[in-house]
Amino acid sequence: MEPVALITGITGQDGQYLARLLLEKGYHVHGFTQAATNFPHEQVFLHRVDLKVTENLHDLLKQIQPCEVYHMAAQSHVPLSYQQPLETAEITGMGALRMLEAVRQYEIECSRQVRFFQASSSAILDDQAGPVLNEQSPIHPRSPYACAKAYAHLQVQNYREAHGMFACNGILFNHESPLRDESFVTRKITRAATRIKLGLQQKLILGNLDAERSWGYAGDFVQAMWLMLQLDEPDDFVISTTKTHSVREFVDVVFQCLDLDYQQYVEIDPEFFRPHDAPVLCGDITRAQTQLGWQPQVSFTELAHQMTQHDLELAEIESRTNHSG
Ligand SMILES: Nc1nc2c(ncn2[C@@H]2O[C@H](COP(=O)(O)OP(=O)(O)O[C@H]3O[C@H](CO)[C@@H](O)[C@H](O)[C@@H]3O)[C@@H](O)[C@H]2O)c(=O)[nH]1
Repeated sequence: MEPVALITGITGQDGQYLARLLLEKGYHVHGFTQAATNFPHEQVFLHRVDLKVTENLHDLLKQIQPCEVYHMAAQSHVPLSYQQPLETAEITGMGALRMLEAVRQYEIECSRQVRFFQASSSAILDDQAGPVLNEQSPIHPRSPYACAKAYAHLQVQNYREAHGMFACNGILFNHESPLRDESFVTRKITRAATRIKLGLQQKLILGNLDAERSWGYAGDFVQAMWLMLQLDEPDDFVISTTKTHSVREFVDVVFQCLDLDYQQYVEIDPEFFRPHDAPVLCGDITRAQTQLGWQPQVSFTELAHQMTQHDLELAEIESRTNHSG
C-alpha cells in the first residue's frame, strides 16, 4: 500500500514542490487549501477545508487516513500581518494548534500514529542573538506574523512532549523559487526586472535593500521536510543556506542577468520599510547536516538566474499577448 500524505496550504510554493516530491516517492497525496483552483498536479486529491473548524480537520483525517501531515497553511506575509494581526494569529497560530489537536484526536480514535511537520520560521528567533542562529537560539518574535509562528512552534514542542506526538518543526529561513508569490521580494524583483527588460514596466519600487538573508531554493527545502518525518525520533531543525546576500545583491544579479543597470530603474519608497527588519538572518545547519544528511544544492546565483529565466518567459508571453491584442 502506498503511504498517504496530507499537505495543508498545498497551493503555496512549498506545497507544490512537496507534492511533486512525494508523488515521485510514490505517495498518495492529499492537499487542502481555501482557494483550490488550477492545481497543476492531477494526481493530487484536493479538499476544501476550513482551517478554523477542528471538527472538519478531524473528519478529513478520518476520511483520508494519512501517515504524514505537512502543515504549510499560513498567512506568511510579514507586512500584511501588521495590517491583519488577528487574522494572522487565527490562521498562522491557531490554525496550527487546530491541526495538531485534530491529529491527536484522530490518533486516539483510530489507534494510528501520524508524523506531523510544522513549517516554522526563522522569524521566531532573536535576530539580535548573533549572526548565525540555531535550534537553541532564543525565541523572540518581532512581528505579528512571527508571534503567530512562535505560538505554533511552541505548540508543536508541547504536543511532542505532553502527548508523545511525532511532531517536528522545520525552522525555515528564506527560500524562494519561480513559484514564489509576487508579494515576497525576490519574485517581485524578477517579475519587475523581466517586465522592464521587455518594456512592459518602467520602475521597480522597493524598501530596505540592505537586509541580508540566506536565500535558499524551495525545492531543496522540501527535501529536508520529508527527511525529518523519516527519522526514528522527532526533533526541530534549522533549514537554511550558509551564506547571506543583501536584497541589493539579489537585485543586482537579476538586472545584470538581463544586461540592465538596476540603478536606473529601482526607486525606494518608505512604504515598504517595516517597524522591525532583521538586518541579517542566517542559519546554522549543523544538526540538519549531521542528522538528516541534508545540504542545500542550489546556489544564490543559480536561484536568481532560474527565477529570472522563468519570469522572462512569462514576460515574453505577456508581450506577445499585448501585441496580438
Ligand atoms: N516583501 C518585500 N520585501 C522587501 C521589499 N523591499 C525590501 N524588502 C526586504 O526584503 C526582505 C525579505 O522580505 P520578504 O521576501 O517579504 O521575506 P521575509 O519577510 O524575510 O519573510 C520570508 O521568510 C521568512 C523566513 O525567513 C518566512 O517565515 C516568511 O513567511 C517569508 O517567507 C526583508 O528584509 C524586506 O524588508 C519589498 O518591496 N517587498
